[in-house]
Amino acid sequence: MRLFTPQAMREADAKAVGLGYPSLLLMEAAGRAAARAVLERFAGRRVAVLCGKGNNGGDGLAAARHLALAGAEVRVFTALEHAGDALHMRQALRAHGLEAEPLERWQPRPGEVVLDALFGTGLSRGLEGFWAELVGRVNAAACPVVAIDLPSGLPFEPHVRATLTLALAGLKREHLFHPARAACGEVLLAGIGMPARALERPDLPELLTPRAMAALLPGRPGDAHKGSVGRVLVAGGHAAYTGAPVLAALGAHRAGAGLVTVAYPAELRLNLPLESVRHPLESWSAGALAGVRAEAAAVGMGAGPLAHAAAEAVLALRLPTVLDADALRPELVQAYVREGVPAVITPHPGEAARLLGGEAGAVAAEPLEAARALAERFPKVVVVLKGGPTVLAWKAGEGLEFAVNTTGNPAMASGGTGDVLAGVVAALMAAGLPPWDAARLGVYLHGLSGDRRGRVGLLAHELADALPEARAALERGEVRAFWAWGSPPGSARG
Ligand SMILES: NC(=O)C1=CN([C@@H]2O[C@H](COP(=O)(O)OP(=O)(O)OC[C@H]3O[C@@H](n4cnc5c(N)ncnc54)[C@H](OP(=O)(O)O)[C@@H]3O)[C@@H](O)[C@H]2O)[C@@H](O)CC1
Ligand SMILES: Nc1ncnc2c1ncn2[C@@H]1O[C@H](COP(=O)(O)OP(=O)(O)O)[C@@H](O)[C@H]1O
Ligand SMILES: [K+]
Repeated sequence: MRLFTPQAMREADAKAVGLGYPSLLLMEAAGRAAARAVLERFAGRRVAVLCGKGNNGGDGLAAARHLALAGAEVRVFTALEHAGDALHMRQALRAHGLEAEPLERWQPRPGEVVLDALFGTGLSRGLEGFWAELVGRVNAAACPVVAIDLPSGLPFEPHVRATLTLALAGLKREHLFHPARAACGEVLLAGIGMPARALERPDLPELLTPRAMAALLPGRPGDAHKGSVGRVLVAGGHAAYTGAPVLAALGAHRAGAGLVTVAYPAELRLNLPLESVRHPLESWSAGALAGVRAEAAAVGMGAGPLAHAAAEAVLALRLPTVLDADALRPELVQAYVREGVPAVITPHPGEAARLLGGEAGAVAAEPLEAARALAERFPKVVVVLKGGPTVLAWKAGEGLEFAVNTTGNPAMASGGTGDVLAGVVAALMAAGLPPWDAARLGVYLHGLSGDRRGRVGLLAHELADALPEARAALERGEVRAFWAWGSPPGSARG
């Protein structure tokens, strides 16, 4: 499943028509789905449908007919200059005896639900004049708003602030990335019967779905032993940050590592899990890690000024490695590129800005672009740009792989959750997953744990402790994507 832009969705629409699929069928399905969403969520409420002049308005006109057929009390307000499919929908509405009023006449009524069908993916510029004023009135009305496809006005200001947005045919960037995401409210996806071929776009970012991620889970054979399911080396810690390597170790244990060895400066007192193997060392000199048995490593957590030496000592082991926190320095990542040792980097926007030589705010505003820039700067290194949502990128050869995570929530914005992630990804690499798979699955599981425990006040170690249950739920096919609607868990949509 891919993450679309409005432009890419318009192309898919055109491709479906090119394949001979009648566009009127798509609009009819969109209208029916919107009516169903309103009826399910706001049963018994009166509805005002606000229809614009393009196809989004046509969806609204179709929805109004289905709402009326289902017995809802509907008022329809519409722009007048329809053509093509939208005009057919207006005629169909009239054939059922429903007359639309001009948009200018709409006044909110208490308790009424507003169905926003003003603008969708066709917006070429920000709304002004009458349209901007109308959006302002929608937002000021004390009514729940269901937006068809996109809250009208996005991605520009002003825009409708919706209670629920019904994404048509596929999710678009606005449905996931802030600040637009906040205007969408709850997001549900309606399939609308678009031919799968029309949606094939390997150039667009992959959306991490429960089904695709469950397929990556490493198996645990009956004859597994602690040396066969992945051993992890965690390397980090210095005086001020004794918790970070502990949380990474916990993440690795909870993600299924058979053994976790933690290497740290000997003068530190680490409150490690009883199950971790301690490897205190006098210095991060060459050879300090000799004898450590591991299939993957995570380095940098809490390492402070010692990160350089720690990362170089780990690099000498030539293990697939997660570089996190203080190890996220351009020269260290370059050393992995130069040596051809598989690496995953897990920067938050501040660390990404340090790697790119830019500003954290600019990274956070354009995470897809920032992840792309990092992947191009560090070829073959898997980039995990953390945030809400986390973006992954990887330049394997000529092409660029891109993925966007769909789990996680703001409760995870608390110290130490990133350290847990580093341990999780390392454990999955130690279990044999290639770095790109380990990073995608690790990020997904980490966010899923956060969603299952996701209350403000969540502590990083609690997030780690929730990992086994999250994993088991994913394995049992019980996890639904946030946009899944009326489909059983594990079905194609979820
Ligand atoms: N995905 C799919 O496959 C399917 C998509 N479908 C639906 O189609 C929707 C896209 O429809 P769409 O292309 O007709 O665009 P839409 O958003 O209705 O607006 C276009 C109108 O707005 C106008 N306009 C633009 N900017 C403006 C501004 N600033 N201020 C004022 N006006 C402005 C523009 O006029 P123009 O710029 O040309 O002057 C034009 O008249 C999509 O979101 C989904 O709901 C389904 O029906 C079926 C399958
Ligand atoms: N608003 C949010 N939505 C989803 N995930 C979030 C959000 N804020 C933070 N996270 C997740 O929490 C983790 C925070 O990591 P990081 O910033 O490195 O914290 P720390 O350095 O304290 O461990 C990342 O995995 C990030 O994706
Ligand atoms: K809309």
